[in-house]
Amino acid sequence: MTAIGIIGSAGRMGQALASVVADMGATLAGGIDAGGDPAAIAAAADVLVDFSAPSALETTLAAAIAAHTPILVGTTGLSPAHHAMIDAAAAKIAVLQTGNVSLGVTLLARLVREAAASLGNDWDIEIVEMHHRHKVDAPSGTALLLGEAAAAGRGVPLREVKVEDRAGLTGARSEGTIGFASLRGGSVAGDHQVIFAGPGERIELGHRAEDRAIFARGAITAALWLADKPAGRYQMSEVLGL
Ligand SMILES: NC(=O)C1=CN([C@@H]2O[C@H](COP(=O)(O)OP(=O)(O)OC[C@H]3O[C@@H](n4cnc5c(N)ncnc54)[C@H](OP(=O)(O)O)[C@@H]3O)[C@@H](O)[C@H]2O)C=CC1
Ligand SMILES: O=C(O)C1=N[C@H](C(=O)O)C[C@H](O)C1
Repeated sequence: MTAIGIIGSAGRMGQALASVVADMGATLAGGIDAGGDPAAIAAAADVLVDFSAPSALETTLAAAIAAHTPILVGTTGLSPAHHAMIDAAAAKIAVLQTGNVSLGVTLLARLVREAAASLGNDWDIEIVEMHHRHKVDAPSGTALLLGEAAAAGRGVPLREVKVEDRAGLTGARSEGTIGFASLRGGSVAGDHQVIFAGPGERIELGHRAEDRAIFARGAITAALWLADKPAGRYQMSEVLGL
């Protein structure tokens, strides 16, 4: 059986992961939190699953490379420098990084890309997300993933068109931009809505996570898929055949 090592094991996602591992035909190699030994868990596991904090990424990837252990990176709030680290790691081991491991969001991203490719720049794209009061990063990893899908549909890099901060006298909306709005409160597991606002009509595509268990099951499905893969950077759409 595939042994899963959890980075961030005492956190909300770490606990959700631990509760589904056995039901999904895997075993738990163990887990670490801040101050833990990533080298030991990387050596003990067949595959690592990281739902922790961006500050953990560099040492976690170094340990995964040293042990030649594939890794799923689910942590969000990553910077361009973190993505460069992931690209470098993927030259040596199998890595799957995603802002959302659910089936629903993986399919939603495809639909968003298709919609953006079909609609002209006179359809304004806005992405709204809501999460629980404990979330520390914004926009969410999922919102950025959906923004990347929309930008890809339009054939432009997201970094050139994204607008994350509107306040005060912003001026009118610039055509072709993709806006983000983040709400925080209560215990919301994760709601995302992509709005295509056109002249006289709107299309809204969305997803609501009702329970963190969907992320836990998606993560273990991805980890089991990743465990025997050669070096490379993989995507959830490949895991799910979407
Ligand atoms: N991709 C996806 O589908 C999903 C992604 N996420 C993302 O997963 C991450 C974790 O979310 P959540 O579980 O709610 O957060 P929590 O804050 O509940 O848990 C984070 C855990 O990571 C641990 N941690 C912090 N630093 C390190 C470190 N250097 N090494 C190892 N462990 C460390 C913390 O330990 P300590 O308390 O000791 O600091 C804590 O136990 C977030 O980035 C979130 O956005 C969440 C759900 C789905
Ligand atoms: O922090 C969370 O809880 C979640 N984080 C991910 C994100 O940033 O999109 C995925 C999910 O929405 C829950």
